Amino acid sequence: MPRTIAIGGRPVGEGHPAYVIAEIGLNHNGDVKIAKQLIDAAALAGCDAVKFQKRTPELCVPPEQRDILRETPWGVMTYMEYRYRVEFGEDQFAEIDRYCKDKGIAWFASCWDEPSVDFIERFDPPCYKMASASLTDDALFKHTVATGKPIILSTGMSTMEEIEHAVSLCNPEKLIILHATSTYPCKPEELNLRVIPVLKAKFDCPIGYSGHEVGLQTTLAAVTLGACVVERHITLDRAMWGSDQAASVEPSGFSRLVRDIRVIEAAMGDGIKRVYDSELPIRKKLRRVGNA
Ligand SMILES: C=C(OP(=O)(O)O)C(=O)O
Repeated sequence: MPRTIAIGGRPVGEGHPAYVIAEIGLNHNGDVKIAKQLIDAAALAGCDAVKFQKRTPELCVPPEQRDILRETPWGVMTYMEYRYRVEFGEDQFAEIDRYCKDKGIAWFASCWDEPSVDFIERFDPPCYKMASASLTDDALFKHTVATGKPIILSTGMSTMEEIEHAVSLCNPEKLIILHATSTYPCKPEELNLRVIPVLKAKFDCPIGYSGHEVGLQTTLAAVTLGACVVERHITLDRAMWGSDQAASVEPSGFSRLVRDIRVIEAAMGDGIKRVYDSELPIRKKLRRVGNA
């Protein structure tokens, strides 16, 4: 029996409803009011969790990119100034923590450096996400594993060997692996959803999907192929300013996504061929032979 992992008491794995994560990421554009609207939308859609990103800009922005000027909704600023502008601090995360608790929705973050893990750990999240970009960052991995929390590992832009190495650093009882392709938006031809069953056969842990495509059909296909976790970016409006907005899903789309995931889960059944009682009258009416 494949492993089940509890995230904040909610079992995740085969045989359980897919754990749906609305990735807020940086789509709040540094504004807690927008973050709260996104949390509202995720809760209304029936998502299990919202997710944020946390970085220490001076550790995550390479020196050669720091002074590059950038047009932003707040005027022209350096890339470093922009990174600080969109980064939530203690007060904002405390407000988000309270808000999510009120709404009854879990929250956690991908932490892109060690001090960010220590920062988020103060809020006692139910798990951590390791972004695809961090998959080869052994020091960050070990630091995150040391929290003892489950880890959701995304595998975009990674080779199977890199994934195997990252998995070797984890406690297998607390690991979920997400298939992903790291392009924004991702073309259907590069989603390679058949990797999901390959990961399921290879690793003894729940396998999920982190999608950056346009539309919902392919995410639903990922669930059909057995994804136990689904993560999509959420936005108030795909036309909003910000690099992830266009590859995100708006609130009405998120509601349809969760609704349709639940329909697919109900429809997948157990694979045992049977005649349903509800079929018997039709069988009696339509079969010429075999109705004795
Ligand atoms: C970028 C992230 O995730 P993914 O690699 O799944 O897109 C993230 O969680 O911060």
